[in-house]
Amino acid sequence: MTTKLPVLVTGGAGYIGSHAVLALQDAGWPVAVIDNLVTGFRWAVPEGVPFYQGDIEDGDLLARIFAEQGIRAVMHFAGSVVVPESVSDPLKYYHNNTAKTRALIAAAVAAGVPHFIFSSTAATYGIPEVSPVTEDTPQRPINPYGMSKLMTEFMLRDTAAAHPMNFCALRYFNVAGADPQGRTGQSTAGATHLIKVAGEAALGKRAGVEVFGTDFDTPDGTGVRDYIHVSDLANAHVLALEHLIAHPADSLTMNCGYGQGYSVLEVLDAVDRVTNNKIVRTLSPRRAGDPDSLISDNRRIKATLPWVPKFADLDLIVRHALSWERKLGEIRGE
Ligand SMILES: NC(=O)c1ccc[n+]([C@@H]2O[C@H](COP(=O)([O-])OP(=O)(O)OC[C@H]3O[C@@H](n4cnc5c(N)ncnc54)[C@H](O)[C@@H]3O)[C@@H](O)[C@H]2O)c1
Ligand SMILES: O=c1ccn([C@@H]2O[C@H](COP(=O)(O)OP(=O)(O)O[C@H]3O[C@H](CO)[C@@H](O)[C@H](O)[C@H]3O)[C@@H](O)[C@H]2O)c(=O)[nH]1
Repeated sequence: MTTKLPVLVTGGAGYIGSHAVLALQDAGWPVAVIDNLVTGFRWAVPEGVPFYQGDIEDGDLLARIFAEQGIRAVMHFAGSVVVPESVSDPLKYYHNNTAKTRALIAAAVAAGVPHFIFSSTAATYGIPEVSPVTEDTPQRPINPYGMSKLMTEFMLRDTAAAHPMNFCALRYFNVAGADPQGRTGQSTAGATHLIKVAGEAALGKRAGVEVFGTDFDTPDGTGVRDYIHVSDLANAHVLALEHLIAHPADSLTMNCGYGQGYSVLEVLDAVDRVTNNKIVRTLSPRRAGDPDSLISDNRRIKATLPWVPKFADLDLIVRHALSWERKLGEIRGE
């Protein structure tokens, strides 16, 4: 049995971070959160979890949290996540994702924190020439968001080589769904992710869904992605942490996806199936920079961790996303 060490979750009031907090708490790990609430919500952090409202570049605050909570691991979710915004405002991304993460890593090294888990992304691969994508596929990001994350992977690699810290970089594919118990979910207003947008359309919060591109090199011409349930992803973080603790000399970089792709039309069909209704689809031109298909090769994570996904089912992902969307309407009084 792994000794359960206190964990600091950055961005723990956000979508994926709040699921990681629940996964850690459910498994009995002591957990604390730092979040500046730029896109996160205070209510997304469960009662009883120490919450520090602040910025990951604030070294004094981090030193205090590390000492007060006896932190031995960092799970780092805080960051800016909107790809088109990273194209129009690249320096925001190099600041919030890269420079501030450098400050966070420096604070962790100064405090002797031995383990670090990082939210990386399939966006670091850019438009890969192979499918499915292995971790050794060349990383050629096509936008500043992906580059800001790749630079963090490099910082972690070099830091782990020079200091007593090991790390795990998890490259997420398309994260979707919500906590099956309805405790948290994707809550950002104006979100652009397909399943979130389709859920809003299904509940009448939007007029319909635009299908961005019908001439991709895929079976039905629409973009294919590998959708992973956020709770399976959160559990992968807990297992990765156990691995880092058990193997202090090892660092890891792993894709997080199911290795199964669905087209935009297949996703919309799933939403229609689950709601027994039809959302309005508008066929639109491609969005700039969208690859045809992005599917993970997940053999490494499956070989390294005892990770057995519980929610690898598109209809279930959609069902959980819709349940949360309804609850969010109640929370916001919509
Ligand atoms: N959602 C996806 O499909 C996806 C895919 C790949 C990778 N990721 C990565 O996962 C992580 C979490 O993404 P998310 O979808 O939960 O986004 P999110 O916006 O819901 O969560 C980010 C959280 O970080 C906080 N934050 C941002 N900058 C901060 C700072 N400087 N200091 C303190 N807190 C700060 C925000 O308030 C928010 O609560 C991000 O690093 C993102 O790049 C997400
Ligand atoms: O209203 C919409 C939204 C999306 N799409 C399409 O749906 C697919 C998925 O798009 P989206 O949900 O926006 O995700 P991605 O653009 O694939 O990017 C996500 O997944 C990446 C990893 O695969 C992460 O790096 C990014 O942060 C995350 O936004 C793509 O083919 C889009 O063109 C539509 O057709 N209509």
